[in-house]
Amino acid sequence: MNQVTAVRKPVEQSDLEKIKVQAKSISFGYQGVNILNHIDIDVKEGELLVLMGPSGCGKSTFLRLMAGLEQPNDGEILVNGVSSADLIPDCGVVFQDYSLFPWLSAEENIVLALKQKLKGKKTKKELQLLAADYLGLVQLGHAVKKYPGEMSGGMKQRAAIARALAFGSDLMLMDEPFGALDPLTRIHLQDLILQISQDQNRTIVFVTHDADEAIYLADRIVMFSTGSQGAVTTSVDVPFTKPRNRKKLFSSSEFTRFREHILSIMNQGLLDNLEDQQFVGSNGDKI
Ligand SMILES: Nc1ncnc2c1ncn2[C@@H]1O[C@H](COP(=O)(O)OP(=O)(O)OP(=O)(O)O)[C@@H](O)[C@H]1O
Repeated sequence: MNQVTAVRKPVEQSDLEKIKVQAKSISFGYQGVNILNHIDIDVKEGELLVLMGPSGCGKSTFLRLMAGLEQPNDGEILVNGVSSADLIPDCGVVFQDYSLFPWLSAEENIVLALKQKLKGKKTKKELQLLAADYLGLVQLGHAVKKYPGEMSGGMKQRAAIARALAFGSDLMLMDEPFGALDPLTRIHLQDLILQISQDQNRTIVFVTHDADEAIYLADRIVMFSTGSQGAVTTSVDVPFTKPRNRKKLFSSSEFTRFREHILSIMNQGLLDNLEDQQFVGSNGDKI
């Protein structure tokens, strides 16, 4: 067992009952325009929660609020029972565009994150060993000295995941992390996320537009839809036990039915929204 897996305990059933993040009646808007309207979402410890919804409905905004980068206009977000207004939550973040420092090697990118987190408690050599350990965990042990410009999209995203693992405590926020990757790389990285979620006590909130990806990864899916006063949400438990076998799952009739169920909820939200828009005149008044 390497150092990284050794410091993490496996997810136990009792862990799933603890609440990691509690978003209580969150409302938020930019320049007076409501984006989120009294959103309540709890994320359990060790849960893999997927957020879905049409473009622009506020999924990324919600992640920014969870990360403490924005504060809600109303309501509060508690991470480990502490308000994000009082303490910036300790979390790792992965975006679609990798966001690695291009002038640093994979190892140096991770060392930088570890330095910020451990604040001088380790020597340079110890940090490098730990960084190599995290890179090994995402199957990048052979590429520790490579710079982002020398890596494929999939490799860069693996390095970004390693950095989030190194930097965050046990909460990972992932905003469409595989959106720019080819289908095969995407499949490998989905399996990596499931492995990380299963082997370590990480709570993951993952945004995607892809229903198959959502169902394959999630314990629960929260769908955002745009209402007249801002986004509202619907939460659906994914009824398939883990670990999941991709081939068996995707070829089962239960999967097809569940996928249709998810898409019908999404489409209903879109139709409701279109209907609302039909009754708004060109001057913005309801007609
Ligand atoms: N910094 C900002 N200033 C003003 N408006 C913003 C800002 N960031 C986002 N918005 C607006 O807030 C709304 C929600 O954006 P957000 O990025 O959260 O949506 P999303 O659901 O994540 O979309 P996508 O799926 O396309 O990433 C959009 O209308 C967007 O234009």
